[in-house]
Amino acid sequence: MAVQETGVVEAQVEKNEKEKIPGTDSPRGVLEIPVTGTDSDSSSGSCGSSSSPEKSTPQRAVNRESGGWKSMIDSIKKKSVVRRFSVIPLLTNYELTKKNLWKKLGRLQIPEDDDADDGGSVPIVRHSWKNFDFAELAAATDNFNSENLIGKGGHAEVYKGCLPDGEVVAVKKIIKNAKEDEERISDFLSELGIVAHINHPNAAKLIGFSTENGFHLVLQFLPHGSLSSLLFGSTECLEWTIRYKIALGIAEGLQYLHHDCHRRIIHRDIKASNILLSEDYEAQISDFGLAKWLPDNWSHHIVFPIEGTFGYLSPEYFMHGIVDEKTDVFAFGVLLLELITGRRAVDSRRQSLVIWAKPLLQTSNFKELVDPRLADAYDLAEMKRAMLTASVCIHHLSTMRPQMTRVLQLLRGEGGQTDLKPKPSARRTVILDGSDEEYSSTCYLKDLNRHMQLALE
Ligand SMILES: Nc1ncnc2c1ncn2[C@@H]1O[C@H](COP(=O)(O)OP(=O)(O)OP(=O)(O)O)[C@@H](O)[C@H]1O
Repeated sequence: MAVQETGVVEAQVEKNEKEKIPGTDSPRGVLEIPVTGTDSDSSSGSCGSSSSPEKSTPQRAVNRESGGWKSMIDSIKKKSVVRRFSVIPLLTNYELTKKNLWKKLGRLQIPEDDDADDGGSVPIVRHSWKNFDFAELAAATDNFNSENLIGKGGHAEVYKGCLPDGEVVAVKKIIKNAKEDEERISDFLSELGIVAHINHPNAAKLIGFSTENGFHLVLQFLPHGSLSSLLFGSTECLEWTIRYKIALGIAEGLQYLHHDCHRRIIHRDIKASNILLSEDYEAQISDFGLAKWLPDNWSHHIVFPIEGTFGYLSPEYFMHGIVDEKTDVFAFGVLLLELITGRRAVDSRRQSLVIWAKPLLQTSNFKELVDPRLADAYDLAEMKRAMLTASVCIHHLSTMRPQMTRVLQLLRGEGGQTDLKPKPSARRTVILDGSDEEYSSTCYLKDLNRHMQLALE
């Protein structure tokens, strides 16, 4: 998909990108935290707090991790044909020395709190990650038996497994596809770097990893699988109370990633197949393969190539590659529409849910919008709030979309619903061809149609 260069983007980012200001290299994962200080610099990459973390020296910490990061990095280094840190993208000009790697990986360690961090010489390790041997994963999954295959995406096969202590896990095996080894390694490190830092009930939980015979993430197993299979792949109708609970869970997870996490994390691929469901239908945001973190002093990030899933892509992203929190807000709006209507983001006739739903939302056409399988079995107030929230989240102008904190309030019916007009944003992302206002909803729908045809041809 081509990126048009006509959009005027915020000066700060252009400046950073032109001048390559230290500390503003565009990061993809937490492992890619640009080095701004000396070798003793050690700002933490933590997003959450681990349970009762212990202080230890880096060496002690690694030993406790059954092989730990050192063996992972050593094995990655062996696999990589390059000896430079460029295996982790955008950190070119940076030698892949053991010392530097230690520093980067030190940032995967979770401090008790920021104040307790003494500047990095004493990083603190979360206990629970494990560096698995391949044999352990093979035993857990019965040699990656196809009967244990529970999911397959563009980049990975996911197997159900059982560890010797009885814990049921999901083993995500990164598959070889068109990507070069180097790119797969960096994708893996990027996903690992992010997933290892997040700590929230509505986001994926990392149990461990393995870099033997390929790359593997070991994650908590979610018994109900993906929202996609539940909503679209089952003959049973998913009841509204569950749909509403799922919507709230995803919104809370996104609020955490965008605002409450130590780093601003943009997921970039929010969609029904990336939402997993626990026994009691608690939603977990999974698949951080495309996720990016944004430094605080960046308004947004410009990416190429544009990756993600058609039907969920915001206009400023699919037209200009602009990524910020509002990218996820838009996708969340589409997901809400899927929950309300029971229709896919893009259906088998290649019709966009957003294009179909927009006029119906404007006229509050419940009869047409609400999933017919629900009949009248839904709470009207919740449904109204979900529709209102969806309609503001899918606004074609990113500045008109609310932040996730406000999205949650809208969904819960808190904070009044009168101030839907956006406040001037500190992080104004996109100015399209001179004026936001000139870029009307009609233009957007035309663009969307055009891009859809191009993408699906
Ligand atoms: N922890 C888990 N528990 C249960 N099922 C899971 C788990 N993780 C993944 N799956 C299943 O595997 C599928 C593929 O996983 P995932 O989305 O992580 O793969 P991917 O190749 O990165 O996907 P994509 O093509 O979106 O990049 C999911 O849609 C889900 O059905």
